[in-house]
Amino acid sequence: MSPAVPFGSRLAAALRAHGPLCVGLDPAPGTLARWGLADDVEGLRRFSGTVLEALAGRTALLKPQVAFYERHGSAGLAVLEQVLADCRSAGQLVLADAKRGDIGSTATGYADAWLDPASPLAADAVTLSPYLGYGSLAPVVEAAAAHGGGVFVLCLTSNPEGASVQHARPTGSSAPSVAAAVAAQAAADNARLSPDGSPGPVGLVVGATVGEHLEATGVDLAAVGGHLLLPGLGAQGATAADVARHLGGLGPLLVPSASREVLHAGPDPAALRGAAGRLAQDLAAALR
Ligand SMILES: O=C(O)c1cc(=O)[nH]c(=O)n1[C@@H]1O[C@H](COP(=O)(O)O)[C@@H](O)[C@H]1O
Repeated sequence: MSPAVPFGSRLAAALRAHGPLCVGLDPAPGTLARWGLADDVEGLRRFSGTVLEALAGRTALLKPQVAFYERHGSAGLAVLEQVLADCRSAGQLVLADAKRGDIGSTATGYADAWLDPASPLAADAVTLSPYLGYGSLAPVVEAAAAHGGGVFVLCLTSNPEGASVQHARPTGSSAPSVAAAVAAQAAADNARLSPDGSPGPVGLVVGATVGEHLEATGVDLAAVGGHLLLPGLGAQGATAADVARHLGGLGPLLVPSASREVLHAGPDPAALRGAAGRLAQDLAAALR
């Protein structure tokens, strides 16, 4: 599909075609060791090639974790550039999990790096942290909209430490939680950038693990008007049933995400493909 088609529509089509699953490429030292690979650039290259052989063109979204490429320096980032280019050639949507965020002028640099189609690191979408203020992300949001790309902004993360910031209510108990304020600003951007009501370029990250805490934060996920990336399946304890129980009403906008849960089936490409396919089917059945 042409990149002129907005990211939200491209992701919606990919979710319909392949099922509701994002698979993370997380070449952590432990996963490389399980696959019998060295924790070096050649290990990184073989890991990435195997995951793409198994899943590219068959998965709604792939999400390389930038940290595990960056830790190998410029040679690791060169492998990431190849992953992103291979995804583009395979027509595979790819989300760079870089969790960027900085003052506006620097945010423009991140927008150029991750979302300008001319960049060697161009991806379809990038993860962002809003904790310098949601408004500081504006250059990246605008670049996403201009290039037919997307962003996923951290809202309620899957790690237990996240609650101390994200659940906080800045000026007394009647003020919205920090996470609710982030979600409301994302909703306003999507309403502006996607006035026809199709999923906008601003998605949110909501841990599949948040469960019953969601209600207490006052986050209105139904109003966001963009996709919701739900990491935390499998290794962090969340199940397809948890996603259905707490978030099921948001059906087509949900993008549950797993890394180790799928990767630990490797390195055989057929086994990886089987694990991802079963998880996508379980999620589709739970969300039906
Ligand atoms: O943005 C993310 O993807 C993310 C947000 C979050 O709240 N929690 C979270 O685990 N992640 C990422 O999702 C992946 C989770 O990996 P697994 O626990 O192996 O599925 C890692 O790359 C995390 O950085």
